[in-house]
Amino acid sequence: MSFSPVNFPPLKNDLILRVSRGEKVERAPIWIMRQAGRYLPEFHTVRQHHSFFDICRTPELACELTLQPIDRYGPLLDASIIFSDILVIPQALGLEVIMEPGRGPVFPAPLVTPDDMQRLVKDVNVDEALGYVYKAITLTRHRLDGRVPLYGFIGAPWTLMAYMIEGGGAKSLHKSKSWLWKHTEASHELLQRITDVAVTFLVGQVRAGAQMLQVFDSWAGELSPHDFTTYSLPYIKQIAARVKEELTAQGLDQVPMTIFAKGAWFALEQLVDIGYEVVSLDWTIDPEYARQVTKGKVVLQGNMDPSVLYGGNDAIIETATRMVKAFGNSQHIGNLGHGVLPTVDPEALKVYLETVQRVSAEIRQ
Ligand SMILES: Cc1c2[nH]c(c1CCC(=O)O)Cc1[nH]c(c(CCC(=O)O)c1C)Cc1[nH]c(c(CCC(=O)O)c1C)Cc1[nH]c(c(C)c1CCC(=O)O)C2
Repeated sequence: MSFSPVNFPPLKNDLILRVSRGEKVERAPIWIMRQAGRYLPEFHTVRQHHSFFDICRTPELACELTLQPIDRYGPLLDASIIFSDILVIPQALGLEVIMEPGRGPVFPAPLVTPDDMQRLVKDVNVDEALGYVYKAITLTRHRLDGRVPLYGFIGAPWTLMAYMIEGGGAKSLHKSKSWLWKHTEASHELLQRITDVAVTFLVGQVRAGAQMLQVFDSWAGELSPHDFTTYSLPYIKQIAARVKEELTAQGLDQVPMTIFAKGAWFALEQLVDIGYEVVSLDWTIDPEYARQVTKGKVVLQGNMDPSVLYGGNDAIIETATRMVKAFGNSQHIGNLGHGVLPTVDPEALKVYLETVQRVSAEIRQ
């Protein structure tokens, strides 16, 4: 069955959109990074029969997995995020990526020297190469039936550059970082090429039905403050500005944009001024400190340590309560400080969701 990105069912829960616009709301909305994934038994049932990237490329399956946590947790989740991966952009740029069980993503032929950039597709037809994500988004908007809004997302240029050079997850990023100093010009060229694809892709996701956007700079904290300011910040700033311009140019409504620069606590003051409505925090940042630094200029998202979900219900309730109180009745979107881990008990996550919703409502009364 194919659907068009028109006549979407009316939204029944717009809490997260209201808080992102800066409105006062009755409680903190909550969603979880990696909420569709390996901690859910229903995910494994589907995954048994299909490779990871086949699922991403099959709108029916991507839609099914996106809906799994929404079906399971019902009103305890206030947003959905399309099932896909940040590494679809390197694939669109012509690099092969495979998902190896137990190892994660692997690039059989990563970029080694700047000469390897000749292997990248020159003028990527983004809408064609990644049209399968758009189809999954459109289908999911219909199947969600307005229960919650749907996020689209990308990986930030620095994080994707690092994956493309390291060839997958790595203990230290010395290969990709060495480019920054040895091949400075080529690094900027690569970051710009990723940025150009990212802008078109995000706008396409909105055209297809995405109602919010998140940029994952998962490896931001691997850079020194100086290098983050030089090699990440200008590009994530450019993405926010150009997406907004392009949405207007195409007659599309603006959508709230979130930046998650994991580990970049040192850049918090800069992150509030680069065009994102929401700044997502990892657990190493104290919410009260974040409120002081960001001065109410953005909505804050996060940020419990995902490992607390292994600590038993008492620890989850206590930690989540402390966190919600520390964010106060300011603009807050509940989430974890990073993705939910693959071996977490889905019931433990439920306790977290319940606690954030309950306590955030109590402190707003
Ligand atoms: C760095 C990163 C990746 N992918 C992503 C990031 C940014 C967030 C972060 O920092 O964690 C983003 C991502 N990956 C996935 C989603 C789907 C939507 C959601 O959040 O539920 C999202 C938003 C599914 C996935 N992406 C992946 C899986 C597991 C794949 C499998 O079944 O083998 C899922 C459900 C695989 C993946 N993809 C990636 C890694 C490192 C891995 C393997 C290790 C891991 O899972 O933590 C790259």
